[in-house]
Amino acid sequence: MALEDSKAAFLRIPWAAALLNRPNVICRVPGSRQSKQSLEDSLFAEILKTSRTINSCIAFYAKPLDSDGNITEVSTLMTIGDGMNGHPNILHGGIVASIIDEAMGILQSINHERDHMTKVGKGFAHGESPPQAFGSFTATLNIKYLKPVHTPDSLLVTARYTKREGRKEWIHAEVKQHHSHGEDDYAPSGSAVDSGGNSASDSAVILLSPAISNGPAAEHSIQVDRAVFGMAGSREPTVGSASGKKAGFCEGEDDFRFDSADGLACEGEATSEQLRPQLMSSVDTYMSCSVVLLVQDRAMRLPDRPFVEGCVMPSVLKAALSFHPCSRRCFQGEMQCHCDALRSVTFADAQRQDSALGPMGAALLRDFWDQAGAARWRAQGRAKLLTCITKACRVICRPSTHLLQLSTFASQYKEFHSIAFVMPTAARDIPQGNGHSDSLARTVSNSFGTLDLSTSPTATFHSPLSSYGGHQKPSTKQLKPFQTQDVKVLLLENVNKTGQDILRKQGYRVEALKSALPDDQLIEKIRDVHVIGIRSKTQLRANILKHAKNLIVIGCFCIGTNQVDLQYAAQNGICVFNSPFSNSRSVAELMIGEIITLARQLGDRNNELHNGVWNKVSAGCWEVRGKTLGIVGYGHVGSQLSVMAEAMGMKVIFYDVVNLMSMGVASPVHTLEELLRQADFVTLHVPEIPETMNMISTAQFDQMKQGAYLLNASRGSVVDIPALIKTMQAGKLAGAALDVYPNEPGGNGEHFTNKLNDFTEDLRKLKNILLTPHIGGSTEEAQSAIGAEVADSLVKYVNLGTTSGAVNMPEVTLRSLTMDEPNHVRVIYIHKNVPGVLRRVNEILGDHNVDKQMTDSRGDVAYLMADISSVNVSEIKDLYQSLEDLGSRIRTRVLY
Ligand SMILES: NC(=O)C1=CN([C@@H]2O[C@H](COP(=O)(O)OP(=O)(O)OC[C@H]3O[C@@H](n4cnc5c(N)ncnc54)[C@H](O)[C@@H]3O)[C@@H](O)[C@H]2O)C=CC1
Ligand SMILES: O=C(O)C(=O)COP(=O)(O)O
Repeated sequence: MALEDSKAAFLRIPWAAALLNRPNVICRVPGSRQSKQSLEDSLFAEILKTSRTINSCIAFYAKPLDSDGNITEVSTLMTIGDGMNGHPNILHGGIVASIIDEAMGILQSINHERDHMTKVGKGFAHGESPPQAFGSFTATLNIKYLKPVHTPDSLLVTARYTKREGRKEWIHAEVKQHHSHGEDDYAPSGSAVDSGGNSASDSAVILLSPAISNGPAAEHSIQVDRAVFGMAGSREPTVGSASGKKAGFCEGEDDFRFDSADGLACEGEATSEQLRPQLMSSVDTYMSCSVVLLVQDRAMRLPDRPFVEGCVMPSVLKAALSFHPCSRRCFQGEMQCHCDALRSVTFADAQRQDSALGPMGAALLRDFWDQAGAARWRAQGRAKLLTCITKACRVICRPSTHLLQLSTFASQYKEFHSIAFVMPTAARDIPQGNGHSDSLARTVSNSFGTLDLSTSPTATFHSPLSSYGGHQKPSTKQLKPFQTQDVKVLLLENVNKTGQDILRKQGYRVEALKSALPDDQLIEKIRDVHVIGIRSKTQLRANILKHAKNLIVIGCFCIGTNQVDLQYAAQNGICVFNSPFSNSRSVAELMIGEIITLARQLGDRNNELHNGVWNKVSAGCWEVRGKTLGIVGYGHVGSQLSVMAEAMGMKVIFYDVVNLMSMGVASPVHTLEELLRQADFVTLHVPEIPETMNMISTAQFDQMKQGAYLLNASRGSVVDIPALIKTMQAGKLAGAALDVYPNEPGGNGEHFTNKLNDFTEDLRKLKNILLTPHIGGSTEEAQSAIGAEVADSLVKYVNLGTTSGAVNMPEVTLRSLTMDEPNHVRVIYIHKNVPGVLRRVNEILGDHNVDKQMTDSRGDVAYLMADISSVNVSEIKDLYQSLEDLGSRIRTRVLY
């Protein structure tokens, strides 16, 4: 695009022109992130330099004018330029995510400069703003965005962003595309469903707005042509407006407002019955919109409002969905999406909701919310939010690349408290089993079909939902990195057979050993394997990993990942997976057993009788009913334990560094000391991190009650065991249970001596102390579930390059390629997260047709995945080599 054309393109847009002419407007361009005073020069020069839309996204904002340096005005991202496939004005789905990400960077930059200007204003600083340390901002920036206007031949992205405590707190992003172009669009013209890259649409509007109520009344200006939005959970009144031809816009339970002539308007507390007619009247809008994405704010934070906690827009949505053609799927999606929030919904709540759903929805809900179902969902309640989002999008919106992109994008913003509800509405996107092959199906591997819904939320997403046409024949193309029999897998520490079988079924060469290996043997073995599976004993530090030249992925068949140098692995392109909660229940149950065992001194009585000694005593033996259990670390294990302990009549208090919702009537306390002073039993369920090293030592024992008990099933480093021994010898504690130790043997045998840890003999001599060999997670159920979950992650990573659930890499996923795409290859490029890489990569990929692309970063490592078409096998080598030659390269993989 010539400079003049580019300029003209911007100036044709009235609001852009108005902006450009404002004296106090600053323009930023990606990459440079520098303030540019000479607006036009920088703006157009930058556009000229780039050939990809992603690089011609521009942010404007108005310089602060008031003395406080507040930026209260505009931040708008606009992009005009070449689309991915040479179509001007068409934005590749994957690029949308990149642009939004870029927007985040830009807005961070604005924030930074705002701080600097404030300092300048106060005389604390002068000159240009210094280099920025992203991620360290503490101020909250409210940026109102321009009212998006219809800008033909352009794509408009607006983004809102605030930051608090250095974390991305919320983002509102809106993406509009106008006009459908293109011979090679895969989606039907006029549909927003982007089946692979390049369709544009006249109705795709995607709104994410999870924390709209976090501050004083926020403003929305939303122009929609055909879309329905919903938000729930707003506490503070939110001013909303929508305009457009046909639009529905609903806000939280308690503040529905709508200013559109054609739209849906609700005031105050609206019931589903009240809403139904209004929804019916906007049914055209509803049915024709392509995407409805609803995000609930703070679902888990509103304990006084269980109704809200259970559902996104319960009344609105359920009424709406009950007449929507996709409702069955939607309901299922909603259930899945809301496993996180559901835990606080009582069965009675669920039943009450049934009445609003119509017969089909009610039946479905009952399925999910029977007593067992409720327990199951609650058990899974700690499922990571982002996993939910990703999975929900994948299951429900698999035809929509946009949403897949967004799901990953959303996953960056950990502050999303609850779940996106996503609904594709174009019926043709979801074949109804009419023999038409579902070229978009996501069956990635045979191994996933065997998983059952109940063990892990992950599994639910591996198993196609029945309503999703599991009977349809997927024509998914199995990508292969290389001959699968060449994929070498080393499994250590007796990884469960379920996991082994999944890997073997893929044709991988699997060697499974029962125990961990000493370092020298490990180094030898790890040299040529592509995949390694370990449990908690195998230490994979840099000194070992540096020998693993072929290693692409590590599977921790356990929860803890402290045994792996995650950063080193990421920086060397090695992805790490674990199983976040499949053994949590087993650990919690062990704790229950131990609490009673300690209270009744069962360990000692049992030993005595084994030695022939009858010793019937009641002194110092207690019921646990009414006693206080103090849980340190209220995560997956801690919260499970909380529920069970209350069922035994214990009073539960907990301490966690994160503000978490209580289970049952458990109460959070503000400090560890507070917990230690109150608790009769103290259990530790924190990860091994620097902050938790020896977190229970002499000072903490001093704070504990006389005659209290300590239980540790987290990591051996968390308790100062010599100090524990002294405390017990002094008679301060009545008992203790340890499942974990600073040093643990790699295999079974007579290892529990002072050679292992020099305090072992003293420990063994103590009275009423339960010593177990790290068996918290050692149950058949847990090991089998972990085996399946981690093996599946490994297969998906090896075969498809998807990183969902990775603990050290950004989570990136793309739908599978299909048999209709024989000349497609998938390029995976793990690279250093530095400016300019995407441009160079896209230059290389740009010789081919880039079908879809997604990229994301985590710390200083970024992960890019792209499917490109029309590639001859003979070209792959060159492609690979060109990417390898880039300075930013960490690892390149090409799957075909
Ligand atoms: N004994 C065994 O066989 C098993 C041991 N584990 C260990 O238990 C640990 C906990 O497991 P999950 O509950 O699944 O982990 P989780 O990650 O779900 O929960 C850990 C909780 O600890 C909190 N936390 C972190 N630092 C803290 C601090 N300084 N003070 C208070 N709270 C803090 C976190 O905010 C989080 O809520 C794991 O990291 C693992 O090391 C896990 C499974 C089996
Ligand atoms: O899952 C964990 O973190 C555990 O501590 C259990 O480890 P394991 O698989 O029994 O070696």
